[in-house]
Amino acid sequence: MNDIPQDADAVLRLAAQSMFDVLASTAQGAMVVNRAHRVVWISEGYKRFLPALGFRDESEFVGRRVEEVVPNTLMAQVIDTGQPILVDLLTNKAGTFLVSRLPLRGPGGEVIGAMGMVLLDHPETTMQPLMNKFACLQAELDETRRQLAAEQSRNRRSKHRIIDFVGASAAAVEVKRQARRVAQADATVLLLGETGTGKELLAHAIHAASRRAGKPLVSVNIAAVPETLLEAEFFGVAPGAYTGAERKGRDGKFRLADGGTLFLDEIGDMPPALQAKLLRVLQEQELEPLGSNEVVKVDVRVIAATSRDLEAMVRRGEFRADLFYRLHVLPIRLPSLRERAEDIESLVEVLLEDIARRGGLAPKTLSAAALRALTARPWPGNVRELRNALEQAFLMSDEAQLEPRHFGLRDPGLPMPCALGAEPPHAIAMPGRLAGATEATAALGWPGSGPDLPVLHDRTEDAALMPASTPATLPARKAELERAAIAQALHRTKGNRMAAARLLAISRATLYEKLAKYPELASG
Ligand SMILES: Nc1ncnc2c1ncn2[C@@H]1O[C@H](COP(=O)(O)OP(=O)(O)OP(=O)(O)O)[C@@H](O)[C@H]1O
Repeated sequence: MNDIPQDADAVLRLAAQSMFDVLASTAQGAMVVNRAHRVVWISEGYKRFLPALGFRDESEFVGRRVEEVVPNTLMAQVIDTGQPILVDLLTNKAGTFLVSRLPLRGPGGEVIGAMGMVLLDHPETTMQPLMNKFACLQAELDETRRQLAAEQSRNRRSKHRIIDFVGASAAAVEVKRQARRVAQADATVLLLGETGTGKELLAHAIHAASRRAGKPLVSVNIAAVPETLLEAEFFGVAPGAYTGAERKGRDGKFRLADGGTLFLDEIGDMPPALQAKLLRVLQEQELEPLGSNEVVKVDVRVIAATSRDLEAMVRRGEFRADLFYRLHVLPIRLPSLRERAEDIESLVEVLLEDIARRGGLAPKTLSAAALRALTARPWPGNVRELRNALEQAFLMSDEAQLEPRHFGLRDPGLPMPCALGAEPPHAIAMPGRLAGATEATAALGWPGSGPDLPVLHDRTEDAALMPASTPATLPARKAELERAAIAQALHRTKGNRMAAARLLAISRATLYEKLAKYPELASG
């Protein structure tokens, strides 16, 4: 009784020493590792685990880095963080063990190494309920991981082949010829073309026709990822670089695409700081995950795409010239739908079939008048806009044949209604169309609304978005029309600017520029 010290610090020290002695003597085995993660000592008891770990004797084991000789150990983590792991289950080729890991500190409190103890070497017999629970959780985790991996590999398969690029016009045939040619090479491909011209479709098709077809195709839409997350998204995060969800680290898209193809959509939206890093990966085929100073080799073919004028961006200093030339090795320009209006008929046929199949609906056809009306449109949103228009018309009509009125259009083969003494074009009943758009676009000889906004059904929504009095001058009218189209796109996408930009067939950067002109919309 008298031997127990009176002051609290001394009591604690005594308790720690006793606990250490008890643990060390009752443990099945113990080891000490220094700050450089090297094993410096093992207890007599520990020696019996050596054969199961693949070592004949102590001399082969002591002196080696602990992570090399004990698979799945967390001793290095304890040394690096200074935090103990009092109780843990360690499973490796030698079996499952109940273990404890404590940091060892020097006189100044600095971590000088760690002690690891095997408390129980057959916990499955002595701690059955806990082990059963652990085994169940482990099995569930393994199954979830398996499902996730299967899902990811399904998603990473190519969705399209070159024959899926519909079109027999000279321009479409040339695109397919170039796609087949670049599929045989391994250099970077740059797909250039307006929004909705099929750049993503073609990227999938090129991958599917290349020698990398059996490997993953991984896509990143640069405009859709917040700038602060892009670097981690591309290059990954090293374990321990962050706390929380990223603690274990994660692979970046380059790593996930290893052996396969990385599709970089909207490359023109790449922030300048990342452009330099991307250039390095393209040149060296190696990268450094965030928070790591190790270089990782990757074998990735890049297909980049943009609807922006990259050359003009280079001239304005917004895009690095060296990266541009690196990407521009095998450029393919995708024609707009205006340049290949003769393909509209075959596109309509394929798209209508696809819409019916996906929706489990009865097939519909297009009347000759509707085809004439669709062919006369400029389609600034290209094939995507055409598909949207067909989908809306499909759902709007009960008839098996789609007519111009289902698209809010008139047959361009007919004389203008005003010539027949009927109402002027802007007053033609076009159910659910944007009133101002109809008027302005009719004035321009284009009987449609804004890109990707072919049919609008909510008249109250439209009315709310249009001004009470229409401005008189053409610039003022154009500005009002633009403002209304943006307001409507934001309304429909519930304020999602990326989606709104797509709907409007403009880049995200252009949408931001325009929002600066209409601050009342930006704050909405
Ligand atoms: N030639 C084509 N044949 C068949 N479908 C096409 C063709 N071109 C585009 N599409 C279809 O049009 C839609 C838009 O195509 P895609 O996403 O490939 O365009 P994009 O050029 O990548 O657009 P964005 O620049 O906006 O990302 C998709 O549904 C795609 O399947």
